Amino acid sequence: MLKVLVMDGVSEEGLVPLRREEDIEVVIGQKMTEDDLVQVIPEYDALIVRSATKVTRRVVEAAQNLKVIGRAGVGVDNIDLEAATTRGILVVNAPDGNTIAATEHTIAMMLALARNIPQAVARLKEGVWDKKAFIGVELRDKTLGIIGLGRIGSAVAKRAQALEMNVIAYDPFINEEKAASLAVELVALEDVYRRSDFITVHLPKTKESYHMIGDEAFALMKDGVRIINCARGGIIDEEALYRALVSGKVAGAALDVFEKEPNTESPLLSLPNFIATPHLGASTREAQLNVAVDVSGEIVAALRGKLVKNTVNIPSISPQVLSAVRPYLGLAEKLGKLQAQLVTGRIRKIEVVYSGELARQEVSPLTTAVVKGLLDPILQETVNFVNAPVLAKNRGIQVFQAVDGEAEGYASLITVKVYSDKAEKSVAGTLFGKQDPRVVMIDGYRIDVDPSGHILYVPHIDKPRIIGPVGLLIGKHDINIAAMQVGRKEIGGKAIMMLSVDAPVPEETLGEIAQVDGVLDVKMVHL
Ligand SMILES: NC(=O)C1=CN([C@@H]2O[C@H](COP(=O)(O)OP(=O)(O)OC[C@H]3O[C@@H](n4cnc5c(N)ncnc54)[C@H](O)[C@@H]3O)[C@@H](O)[C@H]2O)C=CC1
Ligand SMILES: O=C(O)CCC(=O)C(=O)O
Repeated sequence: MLKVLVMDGVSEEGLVPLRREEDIEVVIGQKMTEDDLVQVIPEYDALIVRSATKVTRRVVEAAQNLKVIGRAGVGVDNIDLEAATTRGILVVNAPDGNTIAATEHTIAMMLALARNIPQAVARLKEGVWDKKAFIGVELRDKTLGIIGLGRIGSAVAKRAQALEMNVIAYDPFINEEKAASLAVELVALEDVYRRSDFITVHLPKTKESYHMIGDEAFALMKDGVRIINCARGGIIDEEALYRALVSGKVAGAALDVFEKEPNTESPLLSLPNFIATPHLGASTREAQLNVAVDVSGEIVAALRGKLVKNTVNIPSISPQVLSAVRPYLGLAEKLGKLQAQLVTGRIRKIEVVYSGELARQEVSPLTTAVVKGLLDPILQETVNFVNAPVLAKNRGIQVFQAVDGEAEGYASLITVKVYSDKAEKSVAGTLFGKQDPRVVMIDGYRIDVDPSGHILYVPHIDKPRIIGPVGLLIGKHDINIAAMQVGRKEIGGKAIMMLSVDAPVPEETLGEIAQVDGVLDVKMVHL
């Protein structure tokens, strides 16, 4: 029997696709602490959550049979994607089923804000018939600025146009044609701030969007602007919002989501021009049924090794195909990360060459993993397996994949070549014993380095009195050297030294190492 744990009150009605499978047992879980989940997770093959259950690294690492994690909804910020990817566990979501619910909630919040409906209801229930205190504004002819013109942003745009609003939007990842088809004017972020009477955000919480609306953004906005967030807590800096609401810069704000949830303590809740709902955007019967049906279908497909549509962390290929390359995903990502920190200049081209046994596999997920690893340290935004190829393309980076039978004596080898406007660099890695990642070559120099933790990379001239002085300089700062590798091609030629250290070597020491006679360069790499 395959076992699926369903958390967070996912709609029972929507679990039909799972329940009709005879060899799948569905277990409805009650609210659990992280420790409880760590205890029970080893027995499950699949896990379904909404937003309450946090699928942390500890939970993922405790899982022994887990093949897929399903999110009955859109946002996967409660799931440690990196941990899941490293373990080769698919993460799938149900992005379409709650679009209308979240859209209608946004429109409801905008109207409630404009007409002070929650405040007026509360006053009436206190027994006060107060008409003067609640003069509102109309939406017609007002400008609505949408940040994030994806599924929900687009649906909000349509409805706002029906209310005769002028709609402008900022979304760096959509093109002019899509905006034109929606009759929405695509503008710069600053213009959304400067021109809008109402601003609504519909984007994921990423490194880039975290606190994107703070003091600086508020300063650019019109006096009396009204703000809505039915996307993710943390996109708006709540302390800055508090200040802007108190000063009157922002006339009103409506939040469905908070940086910390559940939240009944926020100082915002004491302000008369602030309204909120407890993350109800997706809470309609229709949406909950839709997302449960969608995610259940995806879980069945994933467990049966069939094609899965909405994978978040790994390209949408069948788990059978994936299982052949799964052990190499972590290595591929590390090779990309290593290249990001070694190469200098603007990256133009990435070439990933697969040799040995890997040359016979479907390796495109590994190429995506390399690109993800390479872009992650460079870009501010979250790079995942879905957006990595698009982000590379948008930045003018060409990605090529090739196979080559010759694996330099290893069972399989992944070689990542990066071409920048200044240099060309090649790193290669393999797995020892099927799961132990190793970097075995840098620019043709043979080494054997565990790609984890802090590594000092020191190309130098192969001659005496280099390794000793470098070691002494590191020791001077009480930093322990865990392992050391030197690779050279010929005596007295160029060589490279890789030192795994227990702590990052300070900048000042890196400068001292660079001064050692014969040292050509020095870089601190964090993997
Ligand atoms: N309150 C609730 O219960 C619900 C909240 N949500 C949340 O709403 C948000 C939007 O969901 P969807 O429209 O389905 O997602 P989507 O993926 O269709 O759209 C997101 C859009 O944001 C854009 N974007 C990403 N980073 C951006 C940035 N830095 N600046 C501007 N735009 C950026 C993307 O290009 C994309 O077009 C998500 O955060 C989701 O988790 C979704 C459903 C229910
Ligand atoms: O499941 C829920 O109630 C929240 C939905 C949500 O926030 C999402 O789909 O991103």
